[in-house]
Amino acid sequence: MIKQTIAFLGAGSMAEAMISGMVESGNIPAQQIIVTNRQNQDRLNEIQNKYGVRTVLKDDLNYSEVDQFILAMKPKDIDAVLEDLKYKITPNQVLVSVLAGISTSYMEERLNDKQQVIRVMPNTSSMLRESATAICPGQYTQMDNVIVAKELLQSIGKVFVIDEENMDVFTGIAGSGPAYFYYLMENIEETGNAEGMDRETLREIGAQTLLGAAKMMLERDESPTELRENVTSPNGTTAAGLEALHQSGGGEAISDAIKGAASRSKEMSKELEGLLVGSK
Ligand SMILES: NC(=O)C1=CN([C@@H]2O[C@H](COP(=O)(O)OP(=O)(O)OC[C@H]3O[C@@H](n4cnc5c(N)ncnc54)[C@H](O)[C@@H]3O)[C@@H](O)[C@H]2O)C=CC1
Ligand SMILES: O=C(O)[C@@H]1CCC=N1
Repeated sequence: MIKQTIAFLGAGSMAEAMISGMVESGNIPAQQIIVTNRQNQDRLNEIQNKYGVRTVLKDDLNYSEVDQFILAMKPKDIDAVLEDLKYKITPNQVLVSVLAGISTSYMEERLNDKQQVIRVMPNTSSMLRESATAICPGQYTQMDNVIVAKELLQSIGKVFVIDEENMDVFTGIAGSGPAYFYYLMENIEETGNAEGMDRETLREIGAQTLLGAAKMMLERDESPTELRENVTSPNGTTAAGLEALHQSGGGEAISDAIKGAASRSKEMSKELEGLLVGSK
């Protein structure tokens, strides 16, 4: 059971997905989770009623009782938040950021000397405790705090400790990834519906097909290539489907999506530093 007190700064969709998973896991008592935002009291009431966590507007937060702050606002708000936190926190406290594109050094440079920070990239499947989450600590972060953060994040799915240089591509794969699969599902639904099937059934069929494939990947010791080949009979339907996918640039499209998201992640902190034109 996690003994530290956690405060979310930001109560949007990512924060809610994490809060839901954490509370559901039972690994941390709901009363040890404090959720804040700047001014939307209705949103805080909603979160408190749903999950039984404590909520407070950020200006009323007792900063000294918090062990780990989870930064969950939009990247554009990071400078104001760090400037504010600098005067309110001590080196014993840890900042865990889920913000896309914001590096540990970006945060360290704007905080007090040797502040402990951790960069994390979860995804919205945290809601059901099925996130694929990356974690990379800053240079001053104590190992015992990394372990607690990891334990906390394990309550919302699988955790991968990775080098920071891979954080952008991880974001392109797993942080943004759920959206690619939802997009795929939207197109499955559209196509099946145009052929006369009803959308509700199609949604279930698409999801079950994706779930089955994901489970095969996780539970069988076979590569995606082997699994794909097992579906593909010579001159059969799958071969025809894959050929059409190939002709339409399917593989390239997936690769471009990941590269596009990763490159946007890289760009974001540069934008904030004013190194790119048309920033913020
Ligand atoms: N939505 C997603 O799938 C994922 C989002 N992220 C990251 O999570 C962060 C939040 O994303 P969303 O939840 O989608 O955004 P959102 O716009 O839904 O939520 C942002 C929240 O931050 C609050 N906020 C802004 N400034 C604040 C401050 N100074 N103190 C306290 N609260 C403050 C806002 O009131 C709002 O509640 C982003 O930085 C994003 O990069 C990371 C992984 C996945
Ligand atoms: O779209 C975004 O910027 C955020 C980060 C990863 C997923 N959503």
